Amino acid sequence: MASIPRRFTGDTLVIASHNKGKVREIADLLGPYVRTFTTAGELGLPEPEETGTTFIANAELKARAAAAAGHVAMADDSGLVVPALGGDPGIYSARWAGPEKDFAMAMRKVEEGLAGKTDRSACFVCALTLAWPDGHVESVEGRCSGTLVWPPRGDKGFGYDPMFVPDGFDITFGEMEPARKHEMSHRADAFRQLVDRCFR
Ligand SMILES: O=P(O)(O)OP(=O)(O)OP(=O)(O)OC[C@H]1O[C@@H](n2cnc3c(O)ncnc32)[C@H](O)[C@@H]1O
Ligand SMILES: [Mg+2]
Repeated sequence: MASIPRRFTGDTLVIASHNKGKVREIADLLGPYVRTFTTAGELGLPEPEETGTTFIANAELKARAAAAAGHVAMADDSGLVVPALGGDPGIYSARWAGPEKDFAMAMRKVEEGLAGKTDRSACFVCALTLAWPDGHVESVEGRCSGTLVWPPRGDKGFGYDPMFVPDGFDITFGEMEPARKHEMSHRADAFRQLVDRCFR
C-alpha cells in the first residue's frame, strides 16, 4: 500500500545544491510555495560525495545531508542521458566537466562520442528529494526528451543546455527564455510532481 506523502508546512527551505544555475531555477519554480530560501552554500554545509548509482539515490543523499543541519532540505540530482553513449554522461554529468566545471569541454566530449552515430537523441533527467531532519524523504523524477546539436548555441542556460534542443522546438535550452524552459524542462516535470505531493 502506498504511504501518504508528507507535506511541507514550514517557512524555510534549504536548497541543498552548490550549482548556481540550479539554485536559480529551483527558487523560481518553488517561489509561490515557500516563504524563505537558503542554500547549503550559505549555511556553510559541505558538498557530500555523490556515491549513489541512480539520480534518486544521489538526490536523497544530498537532501539528507543538508537536512541533518535541522531544516527541511531539497536536493536536485540531474543530468543528460544519451542512449548512443550507453546512458552517459548520466549521473556523471557534473563530473564530466571536471573540477573546473568546464562544460564547453564536457559538451565536446559528448559530441566526440557521437561521431559516426546516427542516433542523436538525449534526455535530461531531474530527481528531486525533499528531506526532513527526522530522516523522512519524498522523491520524484522528471524527464525531458530532445536532440543534441553541434555547435552549441545560446548562453541563457547552464551546463549542457547549449547543445540540447527539446522535442517540438528548433532552439536549444541555451537560446530559450528561462520562463519558457521552466514550463517544460525535466526540472519543471519533477517540480509538478513534487508540488502535487508535498506543497499543495
Ligand atoms: O550536486 P549539486 O551541488 O546540486 O550541483 P551539481 O552541478 O554537481 O549537480 P549534479 O550533481 O546534479 O550534476 C548535474 C549536472 O547535469 C547538468 N544539468 C542538470 N540540469 C541541467 C539543465 O537544466 N541544463 C543543463 N545542464 C543540466 C549540469 O551540468 C549539472 O552540473
Ligand atoms: Mg553534484
